[in-house]
Amino acid sequence: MVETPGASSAPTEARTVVVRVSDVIKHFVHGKRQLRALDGVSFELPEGRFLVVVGPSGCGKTTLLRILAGLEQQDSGEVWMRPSRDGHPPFAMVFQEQSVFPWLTVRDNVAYGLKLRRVRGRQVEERASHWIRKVGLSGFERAYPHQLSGGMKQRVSIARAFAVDPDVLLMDEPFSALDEQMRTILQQEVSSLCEEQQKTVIFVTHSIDEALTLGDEVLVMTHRPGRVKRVIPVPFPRPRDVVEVRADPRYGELYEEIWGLIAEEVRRGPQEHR
Ligand SMILES: Nc1ncnc2c1ncn2[C@@H]1O[C@H](COP(=O)(O)OP(=O)(O)OP(=O)(O)O)[C@@H](O)[C@H]1O
Repeated sequence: MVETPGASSAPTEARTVVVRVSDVIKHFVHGKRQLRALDGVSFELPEGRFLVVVGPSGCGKTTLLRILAGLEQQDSGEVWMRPSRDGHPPFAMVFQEQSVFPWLTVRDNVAYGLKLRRVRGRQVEERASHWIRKVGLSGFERAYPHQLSGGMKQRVSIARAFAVDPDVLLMDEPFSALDEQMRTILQQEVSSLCEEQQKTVIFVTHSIDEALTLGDEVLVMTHRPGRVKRVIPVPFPRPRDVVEVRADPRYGELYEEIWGLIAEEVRRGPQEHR
């Protein structure tokens, strides 16, 4: 279970915690005003767990992910991630779109993170080729991003993230720019890869469908300033078929529950002081 003050009371499994977020507060300055974006966000994530974060637009989902990635600094509170064994950052990030380098080929994009981590020549080749194959891009090694479809570009980003073998994957709406067919295909692929590779994932999305399809837990945030409103366990077993789970009667019930929580926040609107 993700441990939060708003979480359900299901028993905690004895798994190693790999991410801990404690009472994180973050403000942004807008002109003369200070806007509180995050207001005391806390949770713990055990190894191998897939957490999906949803909430009203502007509630701080991306800010939370950027703080986890060290791209943004919180004003107070703590973020801890279990250090990796090799001393490199323990996470990799996949963004919404355009996160591949247009001047690099597919192969060089996938190899990029490996080179940053000083992986040696032959191993770079092997690992890049392995992940290019895994995401179905064999034959496109020498193609440039402008020669690829949106779905193929996201496959490159996914391969680049998996290639460095991070313990934690941070994913910020990675499929939101794709059409529904491609989104479903990539959801299935990412779900299977994360199951196979035992990754711990924090995944931000606007889509309740996507949250229920992929997550072990769905963390619903309040409207701004973002707090943890509720954490909802997703009961569907793994390995998971992302189309089959939608036919489960519990799917509709969970959808309604999450939608109700988000709608309540949208109706309430942003609240600076609560
Ligand atoms: N660099 C920044 N400078 C100023 N304000 C910012 C900055 N980044 C985010 N904000 C503000 O912080 C709040 C949270 O933004 P954030 O992008 O994290 O929300 P979000 O939940 O990811 O939104 P969406 O669902 O629309 O993508 C918003 O009100 C936004 O305007």
